Amino acid sequence: MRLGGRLAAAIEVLEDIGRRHRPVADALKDWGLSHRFAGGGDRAAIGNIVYDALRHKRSAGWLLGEDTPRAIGFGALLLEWGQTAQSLNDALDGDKFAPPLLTAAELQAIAGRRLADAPDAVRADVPDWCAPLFEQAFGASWVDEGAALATRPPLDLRVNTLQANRDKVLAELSGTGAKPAAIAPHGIRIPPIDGDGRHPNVQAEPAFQKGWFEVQDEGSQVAAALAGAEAGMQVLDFCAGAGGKTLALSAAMDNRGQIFAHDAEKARLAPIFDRIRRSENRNVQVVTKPSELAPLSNHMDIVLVDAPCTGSGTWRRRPDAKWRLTQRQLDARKGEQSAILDAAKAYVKPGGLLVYITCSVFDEENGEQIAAFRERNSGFVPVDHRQLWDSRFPGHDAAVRIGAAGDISLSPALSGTDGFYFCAMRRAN
Ligand SMILES: C[S@@+](CC[C@H](N)C(=O)[O-])C[C@H]1O[C@@H](n2cnc3c(N)ncnc32)[C@H](O)[C@@H]1O
Repeated sequence: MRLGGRLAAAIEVLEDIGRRHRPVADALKDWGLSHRFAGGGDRAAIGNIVYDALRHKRSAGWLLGEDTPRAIGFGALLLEWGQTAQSLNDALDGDKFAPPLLTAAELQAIAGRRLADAPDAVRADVPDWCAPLFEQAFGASWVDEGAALATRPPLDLRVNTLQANRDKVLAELSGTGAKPAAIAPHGIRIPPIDGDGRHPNVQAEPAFQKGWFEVQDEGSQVAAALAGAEAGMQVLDFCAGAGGKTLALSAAMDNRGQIFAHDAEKARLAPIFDRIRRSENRNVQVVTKPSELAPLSNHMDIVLVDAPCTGSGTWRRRPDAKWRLTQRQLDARKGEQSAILDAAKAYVKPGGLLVYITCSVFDEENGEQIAAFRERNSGFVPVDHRQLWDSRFPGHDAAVRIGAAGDISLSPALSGTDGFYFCAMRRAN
């Protein structure tokens, strides 16, 4: 397929997503099933246009003066693919599978608009109702942070130190563009792809099958490392999900001590069993029944709450979620977060740590949530996060925001990671 056919297909998928409110991955998969002639390269390129259009929905639409699937499809190619209106029309001209060429009105809109003149929320590529939340979180740099959340993400890996080291994995992945990550000591980064490229399928690598590494955003690796799990500790991962943090904690503990991996949803935990086997984590016990948590009360050195959240810090990877999110959902997540914190605190031993993590950038889910918890629980006091950061990641001050009240935030523009929030509170005796 040439660019025109790929763009037409991407517009079709974007229409499907809009019409049927479908997750982007499902819409792309369906398109692939009903167009079996399309090769892997075509599918990757179509997926890239769709994801770029969703990441840049507002800015791409603004360039063409409307936010139709056609406008954001063309706009994505202008913003992310280095195309100009002229080069696009030249590439599409005479291609019978291409969408109609840019019209005179569209060409005029593109020629007359500069993104720098667009309203702030358009440049930040966020819904209007989220703009105040971004401003609250980032102050003067909120537009830059929003825009950074609209860029293509890198592919980050965490080396499993139980089985390998970074040099060994980098050698296995030579030729993929893999490099040591900037902050996480066991992290590897494959930079964002350009144009119609695609990231290597690292999960097909023998090194992955042997458990030498996991796919994990660098921000998630940093948050897990900040929790400070050490060999011999008793740790409860209260919202373990598929186990991303559990596995990182287990490696940090060198398989010694015990991690209890719990989640309210059994189905979410399901992938953890395979991952534990592959990574040779031997100190993880999966706890599905809440009643099995009772003996852990007051006994845990660390209780990790990787809370359900809006996921606003991960919009680079899940851009459709950005446009689906509602105030009502944000309020629902906030209610869950405070209930989970109140339930999880019971397992922390005196002197132990309650660690709260989200992959959201919204203060309402982060600092405000912790402030409200502390109002209800004066016996939990944030540790010195400046000291914690310096001890774990010396020399990386510029990559983090450390709040006055005691917490740590990572974000794409500042840290080059997904957005993450971290707060560790020590339980008084
Ligand atoms: C951010 S995800 C966890 C991601 C996981 N820790 C990782 O690193 O891959 C949040 C998880 O919280 C779980 N959850 C939601 N409500 C819960 C509750 N009341 N108790 C325990 N887990 C809950 C969800 O099922 C979801 O898997």
